[in-house]
Amino acid sequence: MADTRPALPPLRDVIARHGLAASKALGQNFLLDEQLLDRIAAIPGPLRDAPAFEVGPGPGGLTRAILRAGAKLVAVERDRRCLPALAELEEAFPGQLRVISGDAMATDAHAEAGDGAHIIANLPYNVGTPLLVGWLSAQWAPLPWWSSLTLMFQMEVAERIVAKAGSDHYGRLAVLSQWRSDAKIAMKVHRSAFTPRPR
Ligand SMILES: C[S@@+](CC[C@H](N)C(=O)[O-])C[C@H]1O[C@@H](n2cnc3c(N)ncnc32)[C@H](O)[C@@H]1O
Repeated sequence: MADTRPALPPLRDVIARHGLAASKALGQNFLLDEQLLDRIAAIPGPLRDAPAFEVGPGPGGLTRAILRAGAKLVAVERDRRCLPALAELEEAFPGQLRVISGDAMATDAHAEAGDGAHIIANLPYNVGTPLLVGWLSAQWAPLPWWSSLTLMFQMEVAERIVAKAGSDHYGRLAVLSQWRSDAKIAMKVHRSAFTPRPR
């Protein structure tokens, strides 16, 4: 069957054209390998016409993969420099993407993305844990309003989320995550996949 998905420029070109030099303060480590991004977007299962919510689309790598999977996506990005690149994706996937310019910490994901949304994000390291705690707690809406959480963290945070009782990493985050969800490490991504490469 012919591939009817829009042809998009390589992410490296998007970053260069829009001057998106990574900001450490905003926790920016971009993923550029489209095959890897498609594998991440496949983790929640079929997304065709499903509501989805992404934090920190940045230049739009994971965003493209979620859109290619057919989701109806709301994405919130704090870095205004990324907005023109994301506007190009809004055009390439008509009616599928709505970008919110703002802080995910102050965004009501339930109100924006709706019941049953799949939350998918390569999270900025500085707000990843508080965002997870918010989605797992009854902070925004009766639980669980979301269908799934597919979230990329640094390995040490992922280990704290899935830690078993009695292990060194076991604590509040493990208790909350495992109470509210069936928490698993779905995939490990080597630091060499990120631009810039994190320490
Ligand atoms: C680790 S990068 C991921 C970028 C892109 N999704 C990817 O996978 O290549 C984190 C993104 O979150 C954005 N960000 C940081 N803090 C944020 C916040 N409080 N609210 C929304 N976006 C934020 C950054 O600007 C950056 O684009």
